[in-house]
Order: sequence, then structure tokens, then C-alpha cells
Amino acid sequence: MSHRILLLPGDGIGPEIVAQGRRVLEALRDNHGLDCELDTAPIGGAGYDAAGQPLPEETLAKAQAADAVLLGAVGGPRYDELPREVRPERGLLAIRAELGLFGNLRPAMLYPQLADASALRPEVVAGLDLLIVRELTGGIYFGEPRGVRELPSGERQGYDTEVYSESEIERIARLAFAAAERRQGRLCSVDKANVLESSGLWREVVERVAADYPQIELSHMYVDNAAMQLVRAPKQFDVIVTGNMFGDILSDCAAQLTGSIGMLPSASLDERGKGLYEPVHGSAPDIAGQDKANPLATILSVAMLLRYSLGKSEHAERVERAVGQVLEEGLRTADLQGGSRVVGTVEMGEAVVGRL
Ligand SMILES: NC(=O)c1ccc[n+]([C@@H]2O[C@H](COP(=O)([O-])OP(=O)(O)OC[C@H]3O[C@@H](n4cnc5c(N)ncnc54)[C@H](O)[C@@H]3O)[C@@H](O)[C@H]2O)c1
Ligand SMILES: CC(C)[C@H](C(=O)O)[C@@H](O)C(=O)O
Ligand SMILES: [Mg+2]
Repeated sequence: MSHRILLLPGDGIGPEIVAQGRRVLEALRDNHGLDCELDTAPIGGAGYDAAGQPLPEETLAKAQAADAVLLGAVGGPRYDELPREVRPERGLLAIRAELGLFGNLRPAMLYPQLADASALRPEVVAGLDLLIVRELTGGIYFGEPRGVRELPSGERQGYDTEVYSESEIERIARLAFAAAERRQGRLCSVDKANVLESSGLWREVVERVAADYPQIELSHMYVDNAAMQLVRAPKQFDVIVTGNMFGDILSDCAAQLTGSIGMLPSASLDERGKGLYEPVHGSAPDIAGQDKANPLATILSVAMLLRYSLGKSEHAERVERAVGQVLEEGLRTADLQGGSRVVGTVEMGEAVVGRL
């Protein structure tokens, strides 16, 4: 059966890095028996330019029909002054919501070859392997009401609403407990239960779900402490489960532990395991169009796509091994310290393809 994979390059460095992800898929198809068909559609600013909407209807229809989606990144200064409902970021939020992608897996793993590329001392990060499970379709990103209103004084006030229902908390908790079962068996739930009502309920529901996973060691941590602990002693974590906004922030923080945000892949999954895969980083307008972007987060997202949506773990391991090998050989894009040779986006992609 041929697997239908939809590519959504997006904006900024998105097209450059997705082009390298595409080459990896094509090489697996042509040389390693991966049966797949690739299609492309616009999203974000590119969607707005093509169809006046950050998530054109045709793009959504193609995504719904695909077995898996690979996305680059969206957004950029050209679009920052648009009304909020047509901003590129809204397209990304809409596709996550429309496809029901509530479970966002963001692994942060340090390749041993990058131990000296981290902003932290090698002994603090050596062997780092943690997984952030971020709730992706709820919380303050989607809560109503929100807007900007005028107070009686005439002053304007912006407001958003953090909301989590029991069922939303329960399903992300179950995903995280199941992930911890396949790993080291430790789960840390991150919240702000000392202040927020929604976090109080979050903690209560996570505790309730824990009864079904007696073999998992569950702990709770406030988000401010979690940010500090991630930098102080990141190896204490196995799996972290948290809400949408806390997960967004903590995953950028965890990215830097691995050497660069250009190294972090992610998978966003629905109830049945269908998924969208994307690097954790954004469209990096400061380096777009210069062949400087690190394509490895996107290529590692391809590996996650192969493993989770296509059930092709051997192909996934082949990709991950090839990434390890190019790093071992000393190749580095400019965002990564160390190594013996700085290469551009295209050359890094070619090198990975050459080691598959
Ligand atoms: N998933 C997404 O599509 C996504 C995620 C985050 C931000 N954004 C959007 O991207 C735009 C820029 O946001 P930002 O600057 O806050 O975050 P960013 O992640 O795009 O960039 C932050 C810094 O990291 C660098 N960087 C990011 N990815 C890199 C890569 N692959 N290789 C080398 N360096 C890399 C950039 O050059 C920049 O210095 C905004 O419009 C934002 O909304 C999109
Ligand atoms: C661009 C933005 C909507 C997005 C988010 O906040 O979820 C990004 O930062 C991410 O981490 O995927
Ligand atoms: Mg983010």
C-alpha cells in the first residue's frame, strides 16, 4: 500500500528545510523500498498569498486525505501586521485543531557528537534523552473568550482564557503515561497549580489517571521550577507532560540543551495515531533564503513520521543513524558549535541522503 505524505513547506526557511526532508523520503522510496507518494500544499503566509487564508480549504482537504503530513514552519515579518485571524500562525493552529492533533511529542535528545555544542557543560547534558508531551489543541491557545475590549475608563484591555476540561487532561495524561511505560517509567506533570484553577484540575485528573499506571513513578512540578530544573539538571527528567503554552516554552528551552533549536523534531498525533510532523523551531526569517538553516530537525521529524504514522521503524532508524553519522564526520550547520566543517542546508541534506 502506498503511503500518501503531504508536504507543507510554509514560510521563511520552511521551503529550504522541507526540500531536504523530501530528498530523504525520495531516497528511501527509490533505494530502500519505501512505498510513498508525495504531494505539496501551501500553509501560513504562503497559504495567505495563494488563497487569502493561512489554511486554504484545499490544503486542509489534502491533509485530511493524507496518511501523514510534514510541515516546515510558518510566519514572518511580512505577515506580522495582518489581522490576527489571517496571520500565518493561525493556519498552524487551525490545522492542529481540524486534524484533532492533541498530543505533541517533543523529544530532546543529545547526540553524543554534540556534547560540546550545548550551552551547558558536557557533564550536565551528556546522555540527555527526555520527552516533552505537550497538549496541543486546548488551553489558553484556544480558550474563549478572548479579544481586546474597552474598559469604562476608555483604556483597552487584552484578554485570553486558559481552559482545560477533564477529558482533555485525561487523554493527554494517558498518552504521556503510555510514553513513560515505553521509556524509563518516570513522568513529571508540569503545571501552575499553586495559582491557576485550570492547573488544580489538571493535577487532580493526572493523579486519577495515575491509578491505572501503578508502575509509573509520577511527580508534579510547578512550571517556573521546571524551567529552572531543565537548565540546572535536565537528566532528572524522563517524560514531562504539560499544557499547551507551558509546553511551547519548555520545549524551546529543552531544544537549547541539545545544541541548537535546529535539532529538535516533533510529532503531533490524533486519537488514532495519524500525525503531523514538524521541527520545533520557527521560520527563522533572519537566515531565510541564505542556505544557512539546519535541516536536521526536519529530517528527524521525517524519522518520527516513518515510525509513528507509517509503522516503518527500520526506515526511521536508518534516517537517525545517517544523522548521527554526518555529525560524527564533523559536519555542522552554522547554528551548531564544534565539528570540523561548516556546511549549508543543501549540503547537510545531501550528506544525510548519502549515508542512508
Ligand atoms: N512551528 C512553527 O511554524 C513556528 C514555530 C515558532 C515560531 N514560528 C514563527 O517563526 C517566526 C520567527 O520566530 P522566532 O524568531 O521567535 O523563532 P525561530 O525559531 O524562527 O528563530 C529563533 C532563532 O533560532 C534560529 N533558528 C531557528 N531554526 C533554525 C534552524 N533550523 N537552523 C538554524 N537556526 C535556526 C533563528 O535563526 C533565530 O535566530 C515568527 O513568525 C513565529 O511566529 C513558527
Ligand atoms: C508558531 C506558533 C503558533 C507555535 C506554537 O506556539 O505552538 C510554535 O511556537 C510551536 O512551537 O510550534
Ligand atoms: Mg514554539
